[in-house]
Amino acid sequence: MKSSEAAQFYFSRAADQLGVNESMRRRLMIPRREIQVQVSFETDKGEVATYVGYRVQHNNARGPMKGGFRYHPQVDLDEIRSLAALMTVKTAVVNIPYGGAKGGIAVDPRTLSLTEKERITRKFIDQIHDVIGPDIDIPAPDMGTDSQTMAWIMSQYNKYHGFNPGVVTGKPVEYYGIPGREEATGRGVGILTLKVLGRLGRKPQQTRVAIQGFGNVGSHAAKYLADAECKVVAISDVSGAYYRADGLDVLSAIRHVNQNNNSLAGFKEAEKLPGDQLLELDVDVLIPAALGGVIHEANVDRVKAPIIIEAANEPVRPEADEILANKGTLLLPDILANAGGVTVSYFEWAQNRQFYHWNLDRVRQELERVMSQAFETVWDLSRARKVSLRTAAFMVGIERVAKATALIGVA
Ligand SMILES: NC(=O)C1=CN([C@@H]2O[C@H](COP(=O)(O)OP(=O)(O)OC[C@H]3O[C@@H](n4cnc5c(N)ncnc54)[C@H](OP(=O)(O)O)[C@@H]3O)[C@@H](O)[C@H]2O)C=CC1
Ligand SMILES: O=C(O)CCC(=O)C(=O)O
Repeated sequence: MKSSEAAQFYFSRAADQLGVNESMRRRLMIPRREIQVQVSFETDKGEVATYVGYRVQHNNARGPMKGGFRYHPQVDLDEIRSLAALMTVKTAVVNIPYGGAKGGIAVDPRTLSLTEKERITRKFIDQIHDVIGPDIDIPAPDMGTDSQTMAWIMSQYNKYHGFNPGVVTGKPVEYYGIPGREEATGRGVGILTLKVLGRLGRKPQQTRVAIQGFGNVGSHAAKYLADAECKVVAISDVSGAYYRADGLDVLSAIRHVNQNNNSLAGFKEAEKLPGDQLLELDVDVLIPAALGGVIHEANVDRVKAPIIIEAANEPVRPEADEILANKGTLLLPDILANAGGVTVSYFEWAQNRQFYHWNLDRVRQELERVMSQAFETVWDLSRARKVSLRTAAFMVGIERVAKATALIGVA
């Protein structure tokens, strides 16, 4: 199953439960616009490098389209299409006034110097500035991009359209960003992990957690859960997995990464395991927080964790999702688990447009409120309708988007 077929599969399953008619299904599934552009820039050596950039604008029935930019060599139109559709449902699940979009460039950011990353980003915005905007489509960080990338996007967009901080979120706090956006996705993952543990009557102190990916999302989720006294026993990045049975010192791992070119390589306070083994550890909670599709038909039988929190987008293939459901694994889906990032993006955007300001405590409080409300709604529906949390989350999201779409009509 291709990436976009996976999103369609979950969508159809929820649409069946809701009784959505065929005509509405087509309106909700077919993206409004798909953009593919050539992105050429001058390298530090004075050569011309050329890459492909994408932006898929999936749906705007509930508001401007919203979603991150990903820089990764595996980016392609199919993946971006699927991630854009997920954004439409995600923003509806947490009930913020947005539609969904996603974009990216098929480039390995680790091969770019900082100045090359700036040039490729500005060239990308040159190509798409006329189809994004604070009322149209608002990018944000995703894999391989960060607050610095968002600052370049705002600056480049402003060259064409004048001062407009609301065109992009996830900006540096010193440049129209909001305190708490950087940690928001990982923090939201942490908040909901504790909620799941609470519902299952498990104590954080007796919970062993493994987290794949130690970038923005993985590291902040690890910190939040360690602060809540969970035992984070394994973390990983492309250099491999790092395991310590009695719990890792997460702050020490973060310090190591900060001082070591963003890599866990050489982290000595843990036993090193081959990267893939992390997914198969005998832990209570598994949090994939890196790439999509990492739990699939070939490895799902070896996944032992009874609870999976999808911090990454689409980390579980639909074939594996079915197998996990049959063996009773509790899976909190991406469109709910990692919605903390876009939620705080919404706070940032609203404040950019109205020139007011929340402090970190207020941002955290509002994030917790929005995430908790969405969690309760999805959890209760899942119990009431005897469907998985993924199907329940899709049902909540699709119902809201379908209502808005019906109200708009076809004028
Ligand atoms: N940033 C955000 O706000 C949001 C992100 N997400 C999703 O969360 C996931 C992670 O995003 P984010 O943290 O921003 O990305 P980052 O680029 O900050 O971090 C990605 C992390 O994954 C690691 N990684 C990459 N490939 C592998 C692999 N094969 N095995 C183990 N680790 C690997 C990277 O390692 P290395 O550094 O060594 O390359 C890095 O530690 C993505 O799926 C993204 O779509 C979802 C919602 C919002
Ligand atoms: O913060 C945002 O607007 C988007 C975050 C994102 O791309 C995601 O949730 O997958």
